[in-house]
Amino acid sequence: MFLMKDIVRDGNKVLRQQAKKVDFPLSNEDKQLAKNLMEYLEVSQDPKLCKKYGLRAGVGLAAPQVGESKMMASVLVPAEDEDENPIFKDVIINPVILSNSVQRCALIEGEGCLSVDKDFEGYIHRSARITLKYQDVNGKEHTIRLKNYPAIVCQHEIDHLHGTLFYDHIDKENPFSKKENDLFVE
Ligand SMILES: CC(C)(C)[C@H](NC(=O)Nc1cc(F)cc(F)c1)C(=O)N(CC(=O)NO)CC1CCCC1
Ligand SMILES: [Zn+2]
Repeated sequence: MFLMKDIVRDGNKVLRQQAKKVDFPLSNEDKQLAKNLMEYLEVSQDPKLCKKYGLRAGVGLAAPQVGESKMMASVLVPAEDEDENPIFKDVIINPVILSNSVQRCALIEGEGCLSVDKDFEGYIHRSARITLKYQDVNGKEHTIRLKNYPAIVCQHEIDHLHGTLFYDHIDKENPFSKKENDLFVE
C-alpha cells in the first residue's frame, strides 16, 4: 500500500517528464500499480484509515507521483453523500482529452497537490467541460464527458502525465484573474 513516503515530491525530475504510453494487455506489474494507485485514494478517503496511516485524503493519484513514468492515474471523486456511489471512480490509462469547452472553471480555493508541499495561491483555470477518452485496466476504451469538479480532477491528473504541475497554470501577474464567463467551483 502506498504511504506518503512513497509519494514523490516536487523537485524530482520524474514529475517533469512526459510519461510513457501503457501497453495492453497490462503486465502483472502494471495491474498491481493500477490497484495500488486506486487503493491509496480509497484508504485516504476513509477518515479512520487516513488518520491511521497519516495520509492526505486524495481524489486523484498519477503514476509519476509514485515514481512510475507511465500514462496511468487513479481518480476517485466521492459523491456529496457518502453512502452514494462515487461521482467518478476509475484508473484512467493512456487518457486523451478529445475536446474541451472554451468556458473555464476553477476551484475557488485554488489547488494543491499530493506531490507539492508548498502552497501556491491563485486560480487554476481549467476547461469546465471535457470529452475524455481512456482505457481501463482491461484495455476497454471509454469516451466520457465530464464537467466541473470531476473535469478539474481529471485535468489535474492528466497534467501529471505530461510533466505539468498545477501552479504552472497560475497567472503570475494576476493570480486571481477572472474573465466574464469563468465558473468557480467550491
Ligand atoms: C492535494 C490534496 C489537497 C490532497 C487534494 N485532495 C483533495 O482534494 N481532497 C479531497 C477532496 C474531495 F472532494 C474529497 C476527498 F475525500 C478528498 C488531492 O488529492 N489532489 C490530487 C492530486 O494531488 N493529484 O495529483 C489535488 C486536487 C486539486 C484539484 C484536483 C485534485
Ligand atoms: Zn497532483
